[in-house]
Amino acid sequence: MSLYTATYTDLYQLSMAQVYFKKDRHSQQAVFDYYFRKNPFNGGYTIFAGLENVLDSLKEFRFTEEDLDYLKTQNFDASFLEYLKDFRFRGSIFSVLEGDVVFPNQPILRVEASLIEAQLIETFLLNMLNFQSLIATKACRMRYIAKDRTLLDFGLRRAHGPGGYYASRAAFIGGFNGTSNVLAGKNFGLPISGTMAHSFIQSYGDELQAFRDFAEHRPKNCVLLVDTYNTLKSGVPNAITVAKEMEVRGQRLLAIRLDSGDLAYFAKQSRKLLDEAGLDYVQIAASNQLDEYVIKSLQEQQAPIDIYGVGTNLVIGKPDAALGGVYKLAFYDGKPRIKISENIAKITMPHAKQVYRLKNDKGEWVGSDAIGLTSEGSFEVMEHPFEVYKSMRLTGLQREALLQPVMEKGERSFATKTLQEIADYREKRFAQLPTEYKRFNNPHHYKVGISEQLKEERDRLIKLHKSL
Ligand SMILES: Nc1ncnc2c1ncn2[C@@H]1O[C@H](COP(=O)(O)OP(=O)(O)OP(=O)(O)O)[C@@H](O)[C@H]1O
Ligand SMILES: O=P(O)(O)OC[C@H]1O[C@H](OP(=O)(O)OP(=O)(O)O)[C@H](O)[C@@H]1O
Ligand SMILES: O=C(O)c1cccnc1
Repeated sequence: MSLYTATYTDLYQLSMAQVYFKKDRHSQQAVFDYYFRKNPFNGGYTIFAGLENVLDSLKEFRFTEEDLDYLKTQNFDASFLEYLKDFRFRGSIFSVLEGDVVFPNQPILRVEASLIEAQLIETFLLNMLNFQSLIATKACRMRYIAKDRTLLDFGLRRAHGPGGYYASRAAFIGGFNGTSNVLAGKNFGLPISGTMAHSFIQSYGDELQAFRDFAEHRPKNCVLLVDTYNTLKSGVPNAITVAKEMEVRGQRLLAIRLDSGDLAYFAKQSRKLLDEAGLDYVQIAASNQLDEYVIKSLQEQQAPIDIYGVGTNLVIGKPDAALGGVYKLAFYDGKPRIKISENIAKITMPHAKQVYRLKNDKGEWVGSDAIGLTSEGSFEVMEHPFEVYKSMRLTGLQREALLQPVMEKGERSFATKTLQEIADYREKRFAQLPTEYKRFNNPHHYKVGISEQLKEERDRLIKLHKSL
């Protein structure tokens, strides 16, 4: 499913586009970079997600008759609206592949298109990439700490409106095993799974009968929620009774779910009761405001929890709630462009650029990426972007160019990836990131440097603008 209409944008994009058109500035070529300045969650990395949806939707990115009728009521010029009738994105996109591990202040995606086309896709592109990258990163943090336990997304009810749809997709990329979100399952090919709510048991009053009826009609992957009345005195014993009845029918209860109280204590006690009843195959699921820190604590307490169901904290990207990715002009009409700022970290990088992941002779990541101009050949020294005396020789290191052509002249230039392929790629790339960047507290800082030529160009433009 893609968002077909080009009015999924901010008004200022259209206001600027109209001026570009009227002043005949719209068709000159421009280069924009997508990047962010800080990893979410005070972490050491970010997982890049949302690219497939961007490429999919750009094919359909157009103004409908109704869009144009609406814009007419907003005082847009008739000749501009006429132009928008045939508006299509016919530019090129170079991007890091979806699922890769990325870092602050490096271009993750580069758009090369006419100024008006590059401008009009900005809001949609940021909306898609910022949100999914945030959620994929949150999910990856939980996957890292949960090791081989099952992680399920239960977040749709707590998500920021329809954002929950894409959150489920991003969670899978980040390492979740499945989702309770049926629409995301249907449209993205995600495994769906789920248990039961307290209301089901409450509606019976009789917990045992509720479990029996549920097991009768959903014997496959059946999970019984055991904390409605009294977890250890009624929930678990009733689940054991039903599990035994299922055995007689040649079926197996998959799991029980704990949703309140001290999850480590209840998991340990429940495990004991299940094992004593000969039900060591029945797994234990837990939910209730989980996040990577609670999961870490539960793992440290050796809570015998096999399945974690995570809602709110995953799908709203708590506590960050947004990734501040930006989209900045780097080149237009044959000239490099720069944005100056009092805050040196906010000065943009001019020109079309490539990013290289640096590896040792064994192909292992060394903890640095280097940004160079696409127009320059191989460079041997990487400079710190802001600090004068910090630089690193690149001699002997392998370089992997991260920005790949993914769209050329409005057409996709690489095959559609399934979500499973993207998730597998995330797993493979994340495995290559050394552990010091993965810890939650004070993760190691991954270095992103720039070539001497890029630095000279940036500093030349800063001086040029200061002298004006
Ligand atoms: N053993 C544990 N170690 C660490 N955190 C836990 C443990 N057990 C539960 N938690 C987490 O502590 C938080 C609060 O748990 P608490 O039992 O107070 O839940 P609650 O929402 O008040 O639920 P209820 O009143 O339904 O028991 C939740 O995020 C929960 O996941
Ligand atoms: O805590 P979260 O990480 O957001 O996970 C989702 C929560 O949503 C459900 O509770 P809810 O009270 O909405 O419904 P229920 O009656 O099914 O428990 C579920 O039982 C989880 O506790
Ligand atoms: O299937 C579940 O157990 C579930 C689904 C959504 C939210 N909470 C729980």
